[in-house]
Amino acid sequence: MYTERFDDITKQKSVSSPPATTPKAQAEKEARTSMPSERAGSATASDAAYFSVQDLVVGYDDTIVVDGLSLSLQQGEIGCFLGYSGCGKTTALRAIAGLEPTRQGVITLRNKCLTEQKGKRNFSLAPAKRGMGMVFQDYALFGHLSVAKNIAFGLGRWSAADKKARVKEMLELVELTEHADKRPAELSGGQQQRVALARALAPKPKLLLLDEPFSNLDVVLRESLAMSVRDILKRTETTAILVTHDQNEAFAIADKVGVMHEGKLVQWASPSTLYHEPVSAFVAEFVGEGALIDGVIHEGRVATALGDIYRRMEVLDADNQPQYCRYDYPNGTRIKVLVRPDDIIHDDDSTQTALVVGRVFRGANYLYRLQLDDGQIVFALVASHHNHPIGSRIGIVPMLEHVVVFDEANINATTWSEQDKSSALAAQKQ
Ligand SMILES: Nc1ncnc2c1ncn2[C@@H]1O[C@H](COP(=O)(O)OP(=O)(O)OP(=O)(O)O)[C@@H](O)[C@H]1O
Repeated sequence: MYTERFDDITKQKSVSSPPATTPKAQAEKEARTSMPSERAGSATASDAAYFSVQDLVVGYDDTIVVDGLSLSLQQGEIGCFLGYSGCGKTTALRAIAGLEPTRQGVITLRNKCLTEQKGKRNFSLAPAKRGMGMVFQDYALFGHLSVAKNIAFGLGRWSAADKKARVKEMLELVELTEHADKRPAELSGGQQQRVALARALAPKPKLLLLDEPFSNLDVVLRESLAMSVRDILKRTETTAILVTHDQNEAFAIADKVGVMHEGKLVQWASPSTLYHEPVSAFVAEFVGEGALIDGVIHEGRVATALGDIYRRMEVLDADNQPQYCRYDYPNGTRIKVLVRPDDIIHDDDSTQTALVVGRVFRGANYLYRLQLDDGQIVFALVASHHNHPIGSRIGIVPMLEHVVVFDEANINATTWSEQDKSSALAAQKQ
């Protein structure tokens, strides 16, 4: 496992600074220096969380389906469970709602304990008393009721005047005022989804749960609807958890995304942190595009087909230049390096080239599939006015200063981190 040797910092800087690069790549590099704080953003649980789940275990018969799930959300944050089919996302959501019995764990919402199965404590609050709202995959609207009456459904104890005002407010929020008297069947899928959202939000739930709310909609519509749902949740300061297997949807809507794999929450972090600082090779491959290429440790840096990778620290020196330290693995350790498409810059002036073996048109960009001289594949996003056919060679400049490397034996990630920053600052002060 990795441990940093901070006493090496000054010495390392002088012996292992990366070589100079092309002017174009240098400009890219400067533009990227604004990224560190976001990349290193922490997404760990907070003591003062509005909503928290600790060590939740849920199973059916002999099978554990949710295994030790822990997470937290601040008030108004939107969380999301993302993962392949069958990994336990819906079961986790239903357990939070109180619809599935739990075998272990503690769930709290606004400092109130909803579930506690810990030692001899065995307590579970009934679903209806949890103050949660739910939007289901099929919306579960009442077909015989109008849109307005569907929205009013959960407001049983409200006075008639309050109910009327709240329904009006919700109709405006989801932009369906003119459809108030229609039946759900007279609406489009996206409009029905907004009715379901308005109905769930009307009673002002403490936590809103959404189970694959966009799965019945056209793929093209999903991302824009996810953004508009995010906007509605943010305007109403609603804390919410969503389940999806679509990462574009997760990234469009959520503040925190939890990647689930075989019942475990592998990483719970902001979309940006998941993309740039995946904790394992599984998350790296699951989230976003990119390739894991081979590397081997040599004197604290990683030798790869793209060149040597120097471990960059999060602080700049007094001259605003980056500082470097060692990857602290023994010489010869085999490493996997995550190379994202934005880590490879296309530059016709570069002497380093790669063979175009595939490409996908993305409007503003092409995603190029490039073969390196040793046969390994990487990807690059290149502005679409650079039209390089398959079979041609293009100049590339690898910008590998922010990459994550994985120790092949442990498949754990080593990145540049907050720890580097604080220790380097301390070293600077000395
Ligand atoms: N009521 C049940 N009884 C027994 N097993 C169940 C039950 N519900 C779900 N499972 C199993 O639990 C596992 C997790 O199911 P779950 O629905 O939570 O997954 P998911 O990640 O939401 O999948 P999907 O994206 O396909 O909805 C699956 O293997 C599933 O077959």
